[in-house]
Amino acid sequence: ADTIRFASSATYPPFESLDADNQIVGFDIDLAKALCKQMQANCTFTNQAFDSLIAALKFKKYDAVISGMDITPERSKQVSFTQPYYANSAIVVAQKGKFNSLVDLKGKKVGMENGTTHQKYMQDKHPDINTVSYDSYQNAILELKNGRVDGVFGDTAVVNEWLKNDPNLAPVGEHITDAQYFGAGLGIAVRPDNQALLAKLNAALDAIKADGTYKTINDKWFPQ
Ligand SMILES: NC(=[NH2+])NCCC[C@H](N)C(=O)O
Repeated sequence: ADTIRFASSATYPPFESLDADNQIVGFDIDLAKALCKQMQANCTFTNQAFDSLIAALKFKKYDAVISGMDITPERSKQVSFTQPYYANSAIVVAQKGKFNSLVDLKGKKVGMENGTTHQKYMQDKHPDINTVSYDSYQNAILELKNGRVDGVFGDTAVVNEWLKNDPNLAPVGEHITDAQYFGAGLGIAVRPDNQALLAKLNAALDAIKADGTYKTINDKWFPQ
């Protein structure tokens, strides 16, 4: 059987994180495993910093990236994405009661992981907010708790996880779905010259959506 080497930045529960035994777990990982089963392929998973995932893919260190990655026009110049496997949106989180909307964050510091659509969106659309980039979302959240940044900007499903774990945090303003940055959904990235793998992944996604496997995985990680 083929071996497909997946890379992921395991800093982003419920999409991917390291468990107590240092194993990569999460929605993306269960999804990739189901796709591999469907394709009758062996899969490996490696944890790597988010901002170097695309470069490592291009360098052929891995065959595919699954990492809560938004399908964007800019990234699509470098990689080929599968059909979307999750509909995404983004939101800012801050200490409860401090800010009502993004307007209130003018001149304040908002943290995020380097290389993300959140970083790009803030810099492009809200240049009056100071973006502070971290090597991981875990560190961004720590700095919010320490009071060294005023907010953190991330994907809604991940922000919901932080909110669950810390009653002192609250969302700021509306969900952001700007298609240029977040609205196209999450995709699995492969090298553009690997159309064979892309076709297999898309067919496997169709199959696991049709047979209920996708729903089972979705309900496990995103309980209603
Ligand atoms: N595994 C991670 N740390 N993922 C961060 C993803 C953030 C955002 N959805 C993006 O595509 O840029």
